[in-house]
Amino acid sequence: MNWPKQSPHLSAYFKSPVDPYQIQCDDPPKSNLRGGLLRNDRNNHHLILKNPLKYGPRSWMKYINTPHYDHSSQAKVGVLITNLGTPDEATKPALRRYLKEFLADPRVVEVPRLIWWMVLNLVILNIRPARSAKAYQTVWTDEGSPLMIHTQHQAQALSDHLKELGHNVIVKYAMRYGNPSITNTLDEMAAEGVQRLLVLPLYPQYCGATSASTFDAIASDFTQRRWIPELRFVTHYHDDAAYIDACAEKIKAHWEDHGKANKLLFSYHGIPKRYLTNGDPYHCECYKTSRLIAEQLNLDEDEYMTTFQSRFGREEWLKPYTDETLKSFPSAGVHSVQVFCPGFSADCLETIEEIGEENREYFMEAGGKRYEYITALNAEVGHIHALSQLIERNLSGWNTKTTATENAQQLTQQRAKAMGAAQ
Ligand SMILES: C=CC1=C(C)c2cc3[nH]c(cc4nc(cc5[nH]c(cc1n2)c(C)c5CCC(=O)O)C(CCC(=O)O)=C4C)c(C)c3C=C
Ligand SMILES: [Fe+2]
Ligand SMILES: [Fe+2]
Repeated sequence: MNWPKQSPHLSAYFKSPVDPYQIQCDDPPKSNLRGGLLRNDRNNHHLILKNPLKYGPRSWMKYINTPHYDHSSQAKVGVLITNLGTPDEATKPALRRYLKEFLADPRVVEVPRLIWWMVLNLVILNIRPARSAKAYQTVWTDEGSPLMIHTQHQAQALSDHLKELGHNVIVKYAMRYGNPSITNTLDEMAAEGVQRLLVLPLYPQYCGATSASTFDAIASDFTQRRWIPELRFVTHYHDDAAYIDACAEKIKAHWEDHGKANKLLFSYHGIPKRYLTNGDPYHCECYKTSRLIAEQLNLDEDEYMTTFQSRFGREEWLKPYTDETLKSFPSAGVHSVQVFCPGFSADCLETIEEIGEENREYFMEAGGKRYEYITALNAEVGHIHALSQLIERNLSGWNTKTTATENAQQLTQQRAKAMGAAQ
């Protein structure tokens, strides 16, 4: 029987007498490839699935198919930075949507599901959205939520800097809760041909509630995809030299403009103490970050302190608490304080309002004289350079510096060499 010459996939599929492996799957485009029973792109060795229902946001198909399958193209590398997420607007309904998604995550609130479902839906979501909306209104800008704006700027600055360094990568950002969602952003990256993905959650200190939760979201997204990209995931960078350096330089620059205070307070987002006793390394990583920054700044142990902010609910969270510490400072003779939040890679509600406003009031009302909040690293050059180094290290071996043409040339040379050796 004379079967038409087909792509290796199709010939294997239809049990063609043509040796399915006579054309190597990795081969560059060959002119003898012709359409089979399914459409097989004649030049580019594409397998194009024509049914648009099979690709797109969660259709009736179990797996999202790959829209564009091209052996000869270079595997594109994507860098996805993520942060926690923020409401779409500073309004009660938007806060309700955001908090519902965020607080339903079992990584965030580790309480038996049925009990928590009732507390969340019957109590918290009836009270908190209005209160939080008011707080968000105090930090909201014309362009939107500060966390969103800083994250957008970080992604753009990283994309520009990595390009300057000669890397051919697609940089995007996503939020763990709310928008732009991880799934939509991964859809965009897949559509742009990303086959190698580096995920960098912008949480320097590992915590199950943040870093692992982001991994869960990526893993859960992958359960829906036919062709998952090669994955690298940064779980933490709390002691990364460039990150420590960026924090220390930021504080030094503040000292140059304003001078030093009695005390430098490193305030981190808190978590329930139970998570620490159950083995979460977050607490230790926060302390290590503080120590390394302090060493870089030549600070003695009594010149700085580590505290935890943003408590939620009634159980004990990591101590010492930032607010209680600041209230106690003046009576202990500490009248001037500078607060820096190394765990927040971008300014957000928890830094601008809670540290910049609320805790300032506590300190001043308790008799404090001078209170300064040192802003987060945001999209500042030092931060972008530090993150770029971290990204570069994690991209190693992924060949981001060669173009598609250079890659095709390299491939041809390797084949010619291999054929020469075989003869
Ligand atoms: C309910 C428990 C919470 C845990 C555990 C928690 C851990 C945690 N969070 C961050 C970073 C951020 N949290 C932010 C806001 C925020 N956090 C919680 C609760 C928990 N966080 C709530 C309810 C909120 C919403 C604000 C409010 O209603 O009070 C933010 C700011 C987001 C923004 O839009 O600006 C960040 C960032 C970390 C790093 C962390 C554990 C280490
Ligand atoms: Fe939080
Ligand atoms: Fe510890």
